[in-house]
Amino acid sequence: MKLPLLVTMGDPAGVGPEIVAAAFRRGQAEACIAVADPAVLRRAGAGMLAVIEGPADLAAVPPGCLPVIVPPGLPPGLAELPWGRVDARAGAAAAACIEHAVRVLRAGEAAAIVTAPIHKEALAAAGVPFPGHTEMLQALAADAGEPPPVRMMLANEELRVVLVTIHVALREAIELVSFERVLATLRIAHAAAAAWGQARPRIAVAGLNPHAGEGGLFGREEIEIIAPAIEAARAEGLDVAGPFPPDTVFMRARRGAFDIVVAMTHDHGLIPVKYLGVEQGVNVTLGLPFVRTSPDHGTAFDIAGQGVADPSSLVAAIRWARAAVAARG
Ligand SMILES: NC(=O)c1ccc[n+]([C@@H]2O[C@H](COP(=O)([O-])OP(=O)(O)OC[C@H]3O[C@@H](n4cnc5c(N)ncnc54)[C@H](O)[C@@H]3O)[C@@H](O)[C@H]2O)c1
Ligand SMILES: N[C@H](C(=O)O)[C@H](O)COP(=O)(O)O
Repeated sequence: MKLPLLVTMGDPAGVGPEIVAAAFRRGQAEACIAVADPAVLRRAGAGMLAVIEGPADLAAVPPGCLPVIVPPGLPPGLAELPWGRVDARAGAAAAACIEHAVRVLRAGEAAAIVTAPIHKEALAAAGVPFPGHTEMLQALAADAGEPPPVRMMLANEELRVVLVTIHVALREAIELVSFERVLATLRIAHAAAAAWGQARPRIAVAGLNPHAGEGGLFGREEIEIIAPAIEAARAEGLDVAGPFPPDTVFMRARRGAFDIVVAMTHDHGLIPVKYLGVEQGVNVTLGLPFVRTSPDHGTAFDIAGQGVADPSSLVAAIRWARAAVAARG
């Protein structure tokens, strides 16, 4: 039996519930189950819902109904929260959906998780000790042992970008750029490409400093940290080049010179991807023992509740998750 995908609703005050509802309404979320508060989905424009206990009940869901699993511990009154505002109850609800989805997935009842956007301030207000999905899923995947090394990738039709550091202040991110972290990122990026059929992807590494340090004139991280990590990856047989100036390497990748760009910080890597438009971008967590994808946009509080949010990136994330599950066999 083909296992379903679990789609978490995200922050109830953001566009997450409405893009989930829209994807189902348009028939673009086949064999998916929402993990959500039904009242939140109704307010977001969902049609008929079928609340089920778990994926085993999916076969009994009438055609045209959106199947929903309701996680335990949802705060009451979520559908009355104002749109577009940070609220601890919304953060707690978003976290409860993610935790429950992982529980169901790890019980072997689902194939992958697709997460609608959460608001990081709401998550923090709820006391959740993780900045975003990536860190939370990493912790949930740890079981009793060490958390697996994971990396964030954002991908669209033209670029695939993997990040060395993510949700920390820029000063801290610079401190976190180490030989080990860069090398681990290269190994994770290399291994991930098997999911889209590339056994030996051409990986470009963007530097940290302007012009990749300009031979040490504008910083020495390229010479002392990044180039040695590239050398070590090459010695392992990986096809890695760089460090290249961060302001031009994405243009070269987009023209086809590389399959993946590794970037040192969140904004070095994500600005080029998001500048191309949030419609087709997908956020993929690499290194997890399961498949997790997400749209490349956030909660869009400025338009939440207006019914104008574009579900395309969520649909692309669903498509990516299916392909990744199929590639894992
Ligand atoms: N996957 C995730 O959970 C995820 C991803 C990115 C950002 N975030 C979080 O979301 C919150 C808000 O982030 P932000 O304001 O920087 O970025 P955002 O992506 O929410 O919004 C940026 C702009 O893009 C527009 N936009 C976003 N999604 C859209 C859609 N589906 N259709 C039409 N327009 C859309 C918004 O209206 C806004 O003008 C932050 O807390 C951030 O950390 C979460
Ligand atoms: N850094 C991501 C982005 O800008 O698209 C976003 O914050 C989502 O992160 P998580 O997948 O860890 O929630």
